[in-house]
Amino acid sequence: MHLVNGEHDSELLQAQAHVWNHIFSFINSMSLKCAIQLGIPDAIHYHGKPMTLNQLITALPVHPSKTLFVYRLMRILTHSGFFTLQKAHGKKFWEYAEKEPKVNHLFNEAMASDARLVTGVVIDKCKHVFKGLKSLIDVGGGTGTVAKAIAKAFPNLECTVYDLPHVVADMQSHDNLKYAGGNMFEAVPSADAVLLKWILHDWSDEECVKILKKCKEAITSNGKMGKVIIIDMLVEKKEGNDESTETQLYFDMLMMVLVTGKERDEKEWAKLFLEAGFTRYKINPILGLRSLIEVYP
Ligand SMILES: C[S@@+](CC[C@H](N)C(=O)[O-])C[C@H]1O[C@@H](n2cnc3c(N)ncnc32)[C@H](O)[C@@H]1O
Ligand SMILES: O=c1cc(-c2ccc(O)cc2)oc2c(O)c(O)ccc12
Repeated sequence: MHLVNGEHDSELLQAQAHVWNHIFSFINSMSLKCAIQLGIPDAIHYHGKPMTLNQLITALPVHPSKTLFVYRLMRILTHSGFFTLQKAHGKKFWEYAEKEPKVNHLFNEAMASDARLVTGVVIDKCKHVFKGLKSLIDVGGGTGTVAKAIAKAFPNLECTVYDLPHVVADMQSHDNLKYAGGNMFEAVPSADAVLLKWILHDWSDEECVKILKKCKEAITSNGKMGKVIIIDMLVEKKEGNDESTETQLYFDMLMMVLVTGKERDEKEWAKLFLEAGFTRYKINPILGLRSLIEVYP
């Protein structure tokens, strides 16, 4: 039996968002602290009337390479009601995880815990996504919770978990589940499909295009026409104080501070796909805040 099924899916996913909002609620106060240290309230006050984001950025002591972050900081502070709209790190995190076994273990456990919840729903609601596939690479698949469940549900599908060598070092391959260590910026093993769950939100647009191009090579080598399956957030602008929007804003800040990533709306996703050489995509909005997106060459 899956952890979630039928009518309970949306209730559980909603509860997950609620818990996340409690876990990450400190981001509200940290964002406010950051705004005060940058002098944002003073800058707006001295301006004397509503100001555009560009005017605000010009008034702040912010390095030009960081100006885009101000937009995201203002977005969460607007959402939390401190401002109103004026009808208005590369690899460091992963290197840290590699050097600190406790952090590595804790992080992989957090990922595995989410993966258990999500995979049940994906296998239940999106069987068609895996139909006809002979091989699948779970790029950045961590310790393999997702791939293990998919391999069990589809015994004729060869599943490979591909992650950094220190993540998969102690993992044992068995039956139709294999582990391989490597760097997705250098190469992605060939397969009918590549799964990217919670990968692209860790990376900037330029980095995502590089990863997607490697995935495209993997699914089109030897004349194949496979697909990339993405599980990630799709930011939607909803009116009011919607709890899901709040969670997405927290995650967006988390990605900005911890790694070099961001949460993206559909337009931003489509731009990445196009730049990486893909021609079409299909969004399956089955996972509450997140969606399963099939992307085709
Ligand atoms: C946010 S976790 C997602 C884990 C898993 N896909 C899930 O959703 O449970 C990102 C994963 O990407 C892996 N990763 C980071 N940089 C990588 C690289 N250059 N090549 C391969 N995997 C990488 C990390 O080790 C980590 O397991
Ligand atoms: O640092 C994180 C933390 C999480 C996280 C923590 C607790 C949960 O119940 C779920 C997720 O997720 C992250 C993530 O997806 C990522 O790509 C980088 C960092 C983190």
